[in-house]
Amino acid sequence: MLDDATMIFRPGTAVWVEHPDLAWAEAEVVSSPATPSSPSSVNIVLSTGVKQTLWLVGLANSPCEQAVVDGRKVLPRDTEADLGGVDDMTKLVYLHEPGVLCNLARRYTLNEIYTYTGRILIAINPFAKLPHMYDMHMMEQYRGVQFGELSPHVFAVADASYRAMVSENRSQSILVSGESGAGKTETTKLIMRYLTFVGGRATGDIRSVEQQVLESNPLLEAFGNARTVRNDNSSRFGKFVEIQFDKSGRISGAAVRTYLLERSRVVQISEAERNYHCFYQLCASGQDADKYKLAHPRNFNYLNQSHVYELEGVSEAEQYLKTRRAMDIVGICFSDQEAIFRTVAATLHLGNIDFSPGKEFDSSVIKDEKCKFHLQMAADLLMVDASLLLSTLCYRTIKTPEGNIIKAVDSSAAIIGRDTLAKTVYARLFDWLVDNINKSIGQDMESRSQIGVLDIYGFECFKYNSFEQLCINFANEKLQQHFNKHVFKMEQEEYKMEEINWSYIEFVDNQDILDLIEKNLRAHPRLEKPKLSKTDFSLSHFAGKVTYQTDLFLEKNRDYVIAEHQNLLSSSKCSFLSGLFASHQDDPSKSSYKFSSVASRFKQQLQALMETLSSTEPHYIRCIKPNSLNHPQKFENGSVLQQLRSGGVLEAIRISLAGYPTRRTYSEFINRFGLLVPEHMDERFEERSLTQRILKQQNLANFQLGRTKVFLRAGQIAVLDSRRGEILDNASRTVQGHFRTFIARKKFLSTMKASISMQIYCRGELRVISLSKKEGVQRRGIKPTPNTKSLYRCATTQ
Ligand SMILES: Nc1ncnc2c1ncn2[C@@H]1O[C@H](COP(=O)(O)OP(=O)(O)OP(=O)(O)O)[C@@H](O)[C@H]1O
Repeated sequence: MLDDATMIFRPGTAVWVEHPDLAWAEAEVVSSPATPSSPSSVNIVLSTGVKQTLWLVGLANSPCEQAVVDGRKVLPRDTEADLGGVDDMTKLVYLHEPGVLCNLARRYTLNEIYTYTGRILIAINPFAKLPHMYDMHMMEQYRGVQFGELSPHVFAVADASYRAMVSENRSQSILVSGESGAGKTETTKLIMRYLTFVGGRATGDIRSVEQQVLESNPLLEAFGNARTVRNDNSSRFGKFVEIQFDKSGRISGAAVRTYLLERSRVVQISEAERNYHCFYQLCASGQDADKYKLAHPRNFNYLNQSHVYELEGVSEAEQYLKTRRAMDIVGICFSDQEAIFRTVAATLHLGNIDFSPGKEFDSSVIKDEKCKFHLQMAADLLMVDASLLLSTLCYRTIKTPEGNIIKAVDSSAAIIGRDTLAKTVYARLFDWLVDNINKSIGQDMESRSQIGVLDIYGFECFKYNSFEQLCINFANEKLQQHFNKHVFKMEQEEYKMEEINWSYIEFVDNQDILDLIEKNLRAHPRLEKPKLSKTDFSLSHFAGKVTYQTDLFLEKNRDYVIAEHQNLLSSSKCSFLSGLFASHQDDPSKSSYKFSSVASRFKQQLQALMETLSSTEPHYIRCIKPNSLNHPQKFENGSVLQQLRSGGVLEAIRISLAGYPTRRTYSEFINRFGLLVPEHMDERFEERSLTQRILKQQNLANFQLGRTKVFLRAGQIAVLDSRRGEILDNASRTVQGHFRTFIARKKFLSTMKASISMQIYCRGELRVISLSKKEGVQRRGIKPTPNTKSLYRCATTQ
């Protein structure tokens, strides 16, 4: 008897073959297994008919069209799959990597950017405006409709969470993840728009809670978003927005929590990137820019390190007005708004204060007149004493048991101090904005349930991975664990509903890597130390291996405020600014530095987030960036696959594969596989028992029969399909045989009929000619025609 693998690789079977460029390519099996000595190898031919490099068996990889490939890199392909794709991956006949990828690509071509994988929504960035997808009409359409009834959509997820919250009185969370530029922020905004649509009071008041919730977005974007090489409007912080609802399901409050703002961007930007949007907006603000002695961004060190000042299709002056309007709506008073922009302007002037070496060893002085102007401007705007600002930058106080020692610092240390001051001020400003948004919108202490929307950076793996990547990837591991637990639970729920045995499903847990990071373990199978580097280390994360460079770890982990900086800023005559630093006065630390660690703060924040999330019912949205050029209608298989892996979609599929990935209602199953038992199809069959009979007859075990569906283990559907293919092949051969016989017979009969008619005619004609000759007379009216003449010639020469 043939084994399962042989069945799948039957000659002529449609397959996917793993491919170095396309990830997976369509192919057909030519023969298999190639030799008894290598049963895992399969001879395939690519369906495209184009030569491609494949993973060959026993040969160097080279471009070819037909090849013997490793059987492990070949998977069955459904030739009957709908060209438009399916809206839920669980409907795929083959739930495997190439099946998922091909389905997404097919849908993306048709601008169907949303697809479900069970309850997970996959959203592929269209990189094109699709206004009809998000208008009022669309929101009306999704309102109150059962999840899964309409096409997949972000509104469907938002609606499902809202309805679950109202009906079950249970808090919900929507976790939006994906790599930079994948569309997380846009998706989050759409969710918030939908929730304010269903949960708003429709008062038309521009300062209503829901308007404030919505306007918090442009405000946070102005101060926390920047252009990066991957996204013109990249959020440089993580965000969890909690929208609170009252008993009647109306929005009654909201709270925003933010995570890990990228501080270094304030003072350092890479080529082709920009600083935070608010700097450029203020420079383009006209009167306000003049008031703060600002000019074109190229004049400021913190902005001119890259030469990108403008964003395509964006007017900074208009954006400035929008930010101001958002501040009004969110409830930031005019004087605070003035103080905020004064601080932003001061930061730019601060960045232009340069130093040169002083007369004394290891000392520094302000460089030139221009720098003096900027020093004065920065001091005026910060409302601090200019000489105190200068001495803060050029000197450091060292506390010793014998008393304070004031020490000059060299010019490079003064520049580092200046940048640290700018970063500290900006970070505090950002935190203030978040606090103020929260205060202004207000928390509803009476709120019974909330919907939290998490917009957080996805898994990162670059050429150079530093401390930020470790924090981000740690957060992703935490979220992945939460995700795995949830997907596992959902699987169990479906099995329970169908009353089938689920006890053996394996739970994929990543606790080991969390332990490795959290407990700082020295030896672990997931930890590697490259031989050539003393400072690097690699971690095998759930989404792949990442090598971290630790050179700047310590520095980046220090969450310090230099005491002198604090003294300076708390002495500001601007109550807004001194207020930002008020709680940090009187640092009892003996050193001039107050150390606290970014990692420990982040860990605490993450812990709080995980606690919140575990008290809610989660909904997942995985955003995918289809190509690195941000172009519409371009789908790069390799990169999408990588994101599906990092986003845990493939992990969810793996969990599903560990159980029963293929589920079919009994009637669907009989429709497809009834032909395997034609002898039973005539009777009045009972679907469930016929399904069981088919599976048993095909020697398949370990399947489960649920209440309404049959549950098959991974690979069983391929075996059934292969047998079905065989029967259909035989049947088609028989049909072809009969048809060919029929055609041949029909042809033969008609030829025979024609030749008989011809013979009759010829004989008649010949008879006429011979009679005419015999009689020696040509009867009138019976003249040999050209036809009869030639027939006669023909007949007489034969
Ligand atoms: N649903 C959508 N429809 C149209 N365009 C979209 C959609 N989602 C994203 N985009 C486009 O992609 C760009 C990047 O999206 P977004 O800023 O949401 O990415 P992100 O995942 O939040 O990135 P980052 O992590 O860098 O903040 C948007 O500015 C927008 O042009």
